[in-house]
Amino acid sequence: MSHRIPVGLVGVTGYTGMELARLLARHPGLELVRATSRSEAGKTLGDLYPGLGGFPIADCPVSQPDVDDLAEACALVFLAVPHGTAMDMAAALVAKGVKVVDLSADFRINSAETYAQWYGLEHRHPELLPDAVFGLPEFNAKDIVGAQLVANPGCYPTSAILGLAPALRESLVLTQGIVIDSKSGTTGSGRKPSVGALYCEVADSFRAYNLGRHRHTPEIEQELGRVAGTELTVSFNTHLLPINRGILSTSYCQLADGVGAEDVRRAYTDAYANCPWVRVLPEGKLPEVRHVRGTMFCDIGLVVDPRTGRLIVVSVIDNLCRGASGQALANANLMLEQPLDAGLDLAPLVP
Ligand SMILES: NC(=O)C1=CN([C@@H]2O[C@H](COP(=O)(O)OP(=O)(O)OC[C@H]3O[C@@H](n4cnc5c(N)ncnc54)[C@H](OP(=O)(O)O)[C@@H]3O)[C@@H](O)[C@H]2O)C=CC1
Ligand SMILES: CC(=O)N[C@@H](CCC(=O)OP(=O)(O)O)C(=O)O
Repeated sequence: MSHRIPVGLVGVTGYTGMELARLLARHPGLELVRATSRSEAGKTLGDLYPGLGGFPIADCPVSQPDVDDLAEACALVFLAVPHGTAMDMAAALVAKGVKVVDLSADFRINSAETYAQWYGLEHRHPELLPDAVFGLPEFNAKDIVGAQLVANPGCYPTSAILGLAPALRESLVLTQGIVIDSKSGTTGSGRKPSVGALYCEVADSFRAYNLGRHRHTPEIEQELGRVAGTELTVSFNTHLLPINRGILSTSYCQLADGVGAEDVRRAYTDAYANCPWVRVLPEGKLPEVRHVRGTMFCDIGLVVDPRTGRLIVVSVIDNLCRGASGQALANANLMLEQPLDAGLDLAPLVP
């Protein structure tokens, strides 16, 4: 009998599900005992992912999603399914006493009205929203430890919040006029087929999308507003990169009177002094997505532009690892009293 804690994963055929299977394959304290897919049930993980051949996880059967079965077998379940789908499963699992890390957006927004406005969906379990914890370990670790339901942050919000929080917390920048200009690799749009994600639509090109109306906007405003201690609005704009993984966000904000480059650098190095996954780069260095690929790192470059009085922050993450599955695993580690970095001590794959 295994001494490891049994966990389940709903949505193992999606990109974030695949990434979680990769990370769980090497986890010393958690064992994947249920992996679900409606389309591939009856196979094993080894059938789906030949790259897992030889790892014990390859023998894990793929089953139909069944909340009763998951609750009986698992101490914690990861929901790697589309928003709107996760909320009912999360509610049923929570009611049965199971811990849940939801990778979708269903429990990230505190207000059911705001969720309905941006997602075009009525929230069917608003009663769970007050107790759902926003799962950004650098800021919320204490609450995550005791949570039964963690809302895993969005990929773009992870890069934007880590990139801007120290400046806003110390009031080094104004809360008006913030612009967050983000670019994501194509795995960010998920594995379900769509014309816009076809190779010939993405390769050798670069395009903007959802300008001024991206659904991650309220999540970023909520969390940055909490840090700043006041409501704020941001211009959050997104672009699709012809790469598999990675997000690079360039954020622009107006410096408060009298704030200089040394103040900014000190705020960032102090804020992340005990956060080994956030690397504030030395002056003059700017981050690249390939330096964080397949890892939990968020690399941050800082530029103070005296001519315009702006702070420019460049933050990069891997959308699938830090922006989704790796962060979900970090949250599960906290909820299940595992070392925070268990299964996540990863170095990037370069080139
Ligand atoms: N891709 C990314 O970079 C990020 C994604 N996320 C979020 O994580 C979640 C998963 O994303 P991603 O992996 O990209 O999505 P995919 O579209 O790649 O995969 C979705 C998965 O969910 C399963 N699924 C779909 N509908 C249902 C349903 N009704 N009941 C049970 N299972 C279902 C699918 O399997 P099957 O159809 O076989 O059941 C599939 O395994 C989403 O909420 C997404 O927004 C968050 C951060 C980053
Ligand atoms: C490139 C791309 O299409 N990215 C997705 C965001 C990634 C995602 O899955 O969103 P959540 O983190 O909210 O789940 C988008 O823009 O909608």
